Amino acid sequence: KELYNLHPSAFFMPSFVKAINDNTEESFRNILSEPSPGIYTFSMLQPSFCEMLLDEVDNFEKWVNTIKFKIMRPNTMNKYGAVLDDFGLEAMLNKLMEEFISPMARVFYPEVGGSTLDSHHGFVVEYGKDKDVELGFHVDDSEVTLNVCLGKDFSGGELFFRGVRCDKHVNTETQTEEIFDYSHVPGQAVLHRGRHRHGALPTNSGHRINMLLWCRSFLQFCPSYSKLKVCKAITLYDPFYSSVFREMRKFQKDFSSWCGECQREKKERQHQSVVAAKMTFLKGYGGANI
Ligand SMILES: O=C(O)CCC(=O)C(=O)O
Ligand SMILES: [Fe+2]
Repeated sequence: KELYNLHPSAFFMPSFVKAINDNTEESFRNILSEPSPGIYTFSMLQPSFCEMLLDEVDNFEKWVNTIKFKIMRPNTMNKYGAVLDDFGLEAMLNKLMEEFISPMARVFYPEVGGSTLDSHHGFVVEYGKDKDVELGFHVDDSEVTLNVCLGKDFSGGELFFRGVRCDKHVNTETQTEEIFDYSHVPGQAVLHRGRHRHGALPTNSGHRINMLLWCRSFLQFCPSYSKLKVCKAITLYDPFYSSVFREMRKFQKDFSSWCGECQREKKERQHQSVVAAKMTFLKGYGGANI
């Protein structure tokens, strides 16, 4: 039962709790590494919390198997794992998002809705010989994703990142500087934009379980609505996959503040206009080599 109420000192590493309490960009940067732009890693969970959550997932799966209950799998790509919100952890995970992830998302991802996270999808994914082995290349149904390894012993299973993309550019090629592979370590968290393209390489041996919190922004651009009204409106037209934030994004054309390909196209346009200006200038001098 200790899992169902958030106890920061029992769940988290003291360094993480302190950074969040101090609540400054500097305090976050003190505990984070940014091994590739927009990907942050930090030591987050106490080993005893990881064990407790793994035990509870085990209990849940045994119970589901005993009563032959059909459960929703975490997403369209994972066949194994469970939705934590569905077995009573929704309130705890909401607090985790609001009090611990939002402060960082506000600082690091304001341009993708990081300052207005208001809902989540929390789940565990499981990999191993008799489970899912790998996870294909994808973007998440989230604005910001927290991915924490809970254990156990495993080899392989690296998380591979290949650049951030908007809807229009999601299938464009990867630039060399966007390639980054991360090896999971139990207790260690990875924070990234939902639009950061990624996947998981095969877990070669052992058993790997990760906890994921897809943090979403449903309400941005609708400050005059009450939360309840907007939630109802969203529920009526699409219960799971739509957000006001993402609907509004459809009317925008340039995402160069975060999409790698929009950035590349913008640079190319700027380069072309400099070249054109040079040509006009040179023509003025009759083509002289100046
Ligand atoms: O296995 C992992 O660490 C990645 C999981 C993931 O990207 C997801 O479930 O969206
Ligand atoms: Fe993912």
